[in-house]
Amino acid sequence: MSGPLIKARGVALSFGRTPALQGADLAADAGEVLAVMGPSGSGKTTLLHCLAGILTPDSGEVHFAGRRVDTLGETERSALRRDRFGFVFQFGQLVPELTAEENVALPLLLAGTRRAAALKEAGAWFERLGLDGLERHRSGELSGGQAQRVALARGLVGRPEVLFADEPTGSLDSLTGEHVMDLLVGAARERGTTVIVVTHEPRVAAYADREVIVRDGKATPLTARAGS
Ligand SMILES: Nc1ncnc2c1ncn2[C@@H]1O[C@H](COP(=O)(O)OP(=O)(O)OP(=O)(O)O)[C@@H](O)[C@H]1O
Repeated sequence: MSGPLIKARGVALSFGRTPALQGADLAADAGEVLAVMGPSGSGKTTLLHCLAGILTPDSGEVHFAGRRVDTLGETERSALRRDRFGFVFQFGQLVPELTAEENVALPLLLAGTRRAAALKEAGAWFERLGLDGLERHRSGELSGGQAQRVALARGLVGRPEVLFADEPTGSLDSLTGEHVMDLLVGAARERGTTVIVVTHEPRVAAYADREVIVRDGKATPLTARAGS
């Protein structure tokens, strides 16, 4: 496929009288790691949600893999999110009643994978993310950094084409945050996963190939990093 894997064109969305996005453009190629930065309230999360088919813009277009996303119905958008996208949020948002392993397996179970196979696949992530021995722990028994690594495994276990990460290190101290970013970007690059990461932190953005700044509901691309 030529052209970007995912893009927003002139996307606008208001919450009541609050304009969150006012004609935002953004595009990411397959395998690209993109950091979305900008002041608080500028529209970063809203833009991420429009790209991921969580929110439908009032106007403008969202395309993924050559297909319009914003005109799809809720059933098709939810299938797209389940089958092709992965998500990591600021506060892991693990299901507290489930074990860490079951949390990671969740996207596979929702997609119809049998329980034993889903748990096996999930289990493989524990060693690679330094979570060995924590498989049966519940989220209340994990540190912030551990919970965020479990959330990262859950975001990647379904082999998504795009991983959306909203402040994935926002609840972590800077060293733990860098470790999580290392793992996130390393795993994504290995698989050619596109990553769109919303962050306030320049140290997190430094892992990206490119940065986009959102201001007043509009996105401005910065030039590619030297050497990328
Ligand atoms: N569900 C909502 N209902 C009403 N207003 C909202 C809602 N979500 C966002 N907004 C408003 O839309 C604007 C953009 O919010 P958004 O969360 O996208 O910004 P952000 O750049 O991600 O902010 P932050 O960095 O603080 O997370 C803000 O003015 C916010 O108050």
